[in-house]
Amino acid sequence: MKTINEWKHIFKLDPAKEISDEDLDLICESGTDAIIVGGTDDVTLDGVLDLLSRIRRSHTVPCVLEISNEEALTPGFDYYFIPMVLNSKEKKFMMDIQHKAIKEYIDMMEYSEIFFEGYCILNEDAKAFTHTNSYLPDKDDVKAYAYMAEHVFHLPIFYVEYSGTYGEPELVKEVKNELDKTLLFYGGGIENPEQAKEMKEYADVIIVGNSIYTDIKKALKTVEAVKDK
Ligand SMILES: CC(C)=CCC/C(C)=C/CC/C(C)=C/CC/C(C)=C/CC/C(C)=C/CC/C(C)=C/CC/C(C)=C/COP(=O)(O)OP(=O)(O)O
Ligand SMILES: O=P(O)(O)OC[C@@H](O)CO
Ligand SMILES: [Mg+2]
Repeated sequence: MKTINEWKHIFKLDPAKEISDEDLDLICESGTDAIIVGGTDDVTLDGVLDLLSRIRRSHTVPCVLEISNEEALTPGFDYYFIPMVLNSKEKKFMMDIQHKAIKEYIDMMEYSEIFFEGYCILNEDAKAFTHTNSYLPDKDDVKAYAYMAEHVFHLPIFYVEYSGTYGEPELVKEVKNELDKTLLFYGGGIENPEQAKEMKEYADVIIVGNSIYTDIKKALKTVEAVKDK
C-alpha cells in the first residue's frame, strides 16, 4: 500500500449524498489513491457507516474519515483526517473542538492513522466557510498560514479548500513554494482532466468531490490525468 506521501489523487464522498452501487464501484476501482468520506452538513453516523460498509464489501482502496462532527466518528477506517481551520474567526474551529475531542478519545488515538489538516477555506459560498465563520484571506495571508502550518504547527497537510468552485492555480503555485515537508492538498471545482492536471502541477494531492455527483464520467478521467504528474 502506498504511503500518504505518495498519494496524488483522492475522491471525496459526501455521506449526505446518494450514490448508486455502480457509481461507487467505479470510484473505488478508478485507480484513485484513496477515498475520503466527509462533508460539512448532515453528516450522520448512519451515512458514514453505510458508505464505509459498501466500500469495504468489495474494495481495498484506502478509506479515510475526515471528521466534521463527533457523532459520526466510528472505528474501521484506515486513516482519520482532522481539520483545523486556520482562517476561521473563531478559535473553536482551529483548536477547541479538537482539544475537547482529544481529551475524550486520547486512549483510542493511534497516531500513525491520524493526520491533522491545516485548512484554509477560500470560497465564501462554501458551506464549510459559513459553518466555520471564516474570513477571506488575501494571497499573503494564505502564504503565511502555509508557513505556520509547516513551521509553527508542523502539520502533515495544508489544505487549500475552494469547495464548490475552481480556484486560482497561481495562488496554489505560490503556496507550494512556502512548503517543504507539509503536503499541499488542493480541493475545489475540479471537473475535468485539464483542471486536474493544472492543479496537480503545484499541489501534491488533488481532491475531487462534487463532480462525482454531477458528471461521473468526467470525474473518473481526473485520475489518469494526474498519474504521471
Ligand atoms: C471512536 C474512534 C474511532 C476514535 C479513534 C480516534 C480518533 C480518530 C479520534 C479523533 C479525535 C478528534 C480530535 C476528533 C475531532 C473532532 C472534530 C469534530 C473536529 C472538527 C473539525 C472541523 C473544524 C470541522 C468543520 C467543517 C470542515 C472544515 C469540514 C471539512 C470537510 C469539508 C470542507 C467539506 C466540504 O464541504 P461540503 O460539505 O462538500 O460542501 P458542499 O456540500 O457545499 O459541497
Ligand atoms: O467538491 P469539490 O468542489 O470538488 O471540492 C472537493 C473538496 O475539496 C471538498 O472538501
Ligand atoms: Mg461537497
